[in-house]
Amino acid sequence: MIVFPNAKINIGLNVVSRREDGYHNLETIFYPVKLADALEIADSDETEFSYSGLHIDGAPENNLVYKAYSLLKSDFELPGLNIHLHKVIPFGAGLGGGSSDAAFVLKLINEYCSLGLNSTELKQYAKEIGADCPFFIENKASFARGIGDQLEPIQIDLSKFEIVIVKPQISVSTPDAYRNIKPSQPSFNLKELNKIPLEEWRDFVVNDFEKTVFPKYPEIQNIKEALYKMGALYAAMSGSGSAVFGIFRHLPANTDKFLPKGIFIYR
Ligand SMILES: C[C@](O)(CO)[C@H](O)COP(=O)(O)OP(=O)(O)OC[C@H]1O[C@@H](n2ccc(N)nc2=O)[C@H](O)[C@@H]1O
Ligand SMILES: Nc1ncnc2c1ncn2[C@@H]1O[C@H](COP(=O)(O)OP(=O)(O)OP(=O)(O)O)[C@@H](O)[C@H]1O
Repeated sequence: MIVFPNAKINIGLNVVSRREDGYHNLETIFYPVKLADALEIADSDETEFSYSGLHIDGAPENNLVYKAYSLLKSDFELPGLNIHLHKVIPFGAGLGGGSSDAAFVLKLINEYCSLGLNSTELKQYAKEIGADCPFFIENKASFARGIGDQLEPIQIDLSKFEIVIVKPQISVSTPDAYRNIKPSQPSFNLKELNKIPLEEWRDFVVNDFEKTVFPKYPEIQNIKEALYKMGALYAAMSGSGSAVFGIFRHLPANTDKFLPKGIFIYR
């Protein structure tokens, strides 16, 4: 059985307050995008994990795929499984790739091994893995608050537009990005996002991380500006960066003219 854990973008991100546990309350819109890894599960005498594609830093036992498996293993009798991850989504990017892999492992094992967990129960497991993880259980456009785990579906459909993701070589550490932020109340309520036309989002919607990440890495800001020059209706950094996305009605053919050489563009 094979599934394709997709990335997310954050359309707007307000860091609202710092919590006692060191985490931050935020408000954001999570939107699922096409860019995806591949995850395959098969029967095996012994449980085995294998990886291909982009090399993920850190020990295999720290891979979120393994963490998700271990969480279920501690509560259920699982048969031997062969789990393979092919990594495509860049990490340190604010695209939630690791969280998506973990959420898809939970869903995949639930189905493959008929564990009978419902979506609320799967989200509880997901929350133990990471703040971004619960979103990928239902994986549909959502307004999120809390640490990103309190989710409400929102009617936003960008299927008629082209979403382009640009990932510079820089990786931004999520804990560092949060450490540098001064939380504040948002001036625009993202829950109202679907009430304003896409062309006007740039006047209302902000990602608070841009304020601290752009001065440190001007290259990321340059990419956002390049996307607007290319005709994006809306462009912003996703999550804590370093990926930047642009939403286009029509993407120009000559994208190389606008962006630095050798940079990765995902469509
Ligand atoms: C930046 C975002 O991608 C926006 O969607 C997320 O808030 C990050 O979510 P994530 O990568 O799943 O985060 P986790 O793996 O749970 O946490 C990594 C670190 O980020 C910080 N963190 C994360 C989420 C949050 N709401 N407040 C935080 O302060 C904490 O220092 C935490 O130790
Ligand atoms: N399956 C995995 N895919 C990617 N990274 C993983 C995975 N498992 C563990 N990691 C670790 O998590 C770190 C960040 O991964 P992830 O892709 O979730 O972060 P990100 O791109 O910054 O997204 P976000 O901040 O939005 O969650 C990596 O540096 C890596 O060490």
